Amino acid sequence: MLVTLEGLDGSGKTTVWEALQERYPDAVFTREPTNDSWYGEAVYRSIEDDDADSLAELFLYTADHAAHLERVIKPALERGDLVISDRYSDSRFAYQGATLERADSEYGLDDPLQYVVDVHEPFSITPDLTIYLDLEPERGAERAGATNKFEHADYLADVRANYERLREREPERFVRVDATQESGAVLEAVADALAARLPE
Ligand SMILES: Nc1ncnc2c1ncn2[C@@H]1O[C@H](COP(=O)(O)OP(=O)(O)OP(=O)(O)O)[C@@H](O)[C@H]1O
Ligand SMILES: Cc1cn([C@H]2C[C@H](O)[C@@H](COP(=O)(O)O)O2)c(=O)[nH]c1=O
Repeated sequence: MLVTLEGLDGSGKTTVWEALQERYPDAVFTREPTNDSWYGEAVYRSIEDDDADSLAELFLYTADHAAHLERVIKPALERGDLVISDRYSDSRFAYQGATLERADSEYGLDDPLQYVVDVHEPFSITPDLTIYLDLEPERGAERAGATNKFEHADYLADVRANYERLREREPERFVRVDATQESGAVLEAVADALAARLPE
């Protein structure tokens, strides 16, 4: 079973992901961007580049995802393991959808979010459950510390609107958790959502 944690920068995904490791010691815990491959290193270089080309950046993230699928996700799912990923393809749909929307006149894409979804369609694996930690862009940017080009409230507002679109499209897959609660309450809400979907 593939479970993903999604949400804006600063929504508390990594805090939850770390706490879940104690509760599910046999699960495979992984993340995107990866932090143990040269593909992930390339992504982090792009994150640091304020002038990175938006389309090139999409494909760097997507290359990292493709390698992550082959190296980590598929083998774990084939073994029957529970996989819990801190960010996954919905981050691309929401973030690069928003970045490309802003650069739209350069590329002439009718619907940038749909374009990013379509790029993934032939090879990616859809999560069984996506837990979406929701909070306002201002609070996300503040918690994250605005350390990179994505961590700004106006951009995160566009990203949040894209996450809303994704949730509306697949209400069964997404479970929304109020990320403004204190961290213990967020963790319990996530653990409940996970327990409700795990096979007996
Ligand atoms: N429920 C919460 N209430 C208040 N602060 C929180 C909560 N959860 C996490 N934080 C704090 O917010 C900051 C960001 O948390 P965290 O790194 O878990 O978020 P994230 O969603 O993984 O962010 P990013 O996507 O930017 O890596 C940390 O300082 C963390 O301690
Ligand atoms: C997977 C993924 C991530 N991003 C953005 C979101 C963050 O600002 C950075 C780094 O992620 P982290 O969880 O804070 O380490 O990258 C993105 O734009 N698109 C993606 O697919």
